Amino acid sequence: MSVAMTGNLSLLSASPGYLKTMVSIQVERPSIAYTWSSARNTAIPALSVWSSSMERWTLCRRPDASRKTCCRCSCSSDFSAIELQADVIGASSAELQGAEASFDVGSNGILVEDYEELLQNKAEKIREQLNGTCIFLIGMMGSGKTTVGRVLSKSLGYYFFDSDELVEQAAGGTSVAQIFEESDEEGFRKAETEVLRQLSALGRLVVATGGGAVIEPHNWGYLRHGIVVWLNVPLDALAKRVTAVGTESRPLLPPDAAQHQAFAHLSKLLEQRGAAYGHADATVSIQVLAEELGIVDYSEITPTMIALQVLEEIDRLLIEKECKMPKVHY
Ligand SMILES: Nc1ncnc2c1ncn2[C@@H]1O[C@H](COP(=O)(O)OP(=O)(O)O)[C@@H](O)[C@H]1O
Ligand SMILES: O=C(O)C1=C[C@@H](OP(=O)(O)O)[C@@H](O)[C@H](O)C1
Repeated sequence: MSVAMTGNLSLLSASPGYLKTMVSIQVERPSIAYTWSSARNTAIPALSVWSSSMERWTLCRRPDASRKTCCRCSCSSDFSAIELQADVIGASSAELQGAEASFDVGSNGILVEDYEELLQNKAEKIREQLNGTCIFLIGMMGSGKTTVGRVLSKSLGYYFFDSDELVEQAAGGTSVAQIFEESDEEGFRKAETEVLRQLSALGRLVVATGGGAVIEPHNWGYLRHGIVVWLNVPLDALAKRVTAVGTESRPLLPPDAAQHQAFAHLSKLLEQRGAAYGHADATVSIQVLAEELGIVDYSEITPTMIALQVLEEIDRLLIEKECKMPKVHY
């Protein structure tokens, strides 16, 4: 099923700009996507979109200063009327005249193209300000550092490196699991530190670090050459992912582990590492993102959506810490 509707928003008050529209949509899947654009190409300082589903108003997405925004909201039954309200703050009534909203209900409720477009727009917006500063992704094994890192690097025109892969290359093609066997964890950690040391001297990189890189205090000296972002994924989702591909390649988990076994091991590791992950410059929490987007099943949150969230967090950091950013030219 795919239904697309376009509705004109009516301007109800002038200052601050306040837009309200009502749309009744029949949805087979409980989700809708909402796109808003300003007719006059006006940069909107803040926009929040609210949805009502059976009297309950929820913020669909955090306010976004971009000209176009996209959000998802969910409703509780298969056939619902949803009221959408956009609060636009800081724009004059003249700027808001002719603003348009469109509502799309796709078969899976996600407008993949929209997230890709939003990712590209965000990457373009912050590329210059980033000035070649590297991005280091940290997080538990299976949190998507490699998968999200590739998407992120492509959007920014950065190089991508997976530190595990570089450790393997430095060991002449020996796998991480074999290195753990032959040189124990200490040998692996030394090689990992050396890889991070070398990467920290470069620019324009997105680096997927190994899940345990954060436990070596020394490594933070290298990570701090760039922006460190923690991909915080709930343990049950992690256990599901790592057991789906098999745990043989992950030496800190028992081989051929069942989901509940992987969960128990990951839970212990997180207890030891949680505080270290918390030292990141920014965090992208899949749980928070899911709540904001009204998504129940984490597997519906695509790497592109997560990469966009990473850039949004970095954008926030750049705005907050503009003066403190490393001024390195590459
Ligand atoms: N957003 C996502 N949704 C569902 N599966 C994902 C997502 N991101 C990664 N995965 C899957 O989880 C597994 C681990 O991802 P990976 O990127 O290798 O994590 P890491 O580098 O943090 O260990 C892979 O099989 C990958 O396909
Ligand atoms: O959590 C850890 O200590 C490890 C995570 C792995 O990397 P990924 O996080 O990329 O799976 C790899 O470095 C090694 O198996 C140790």
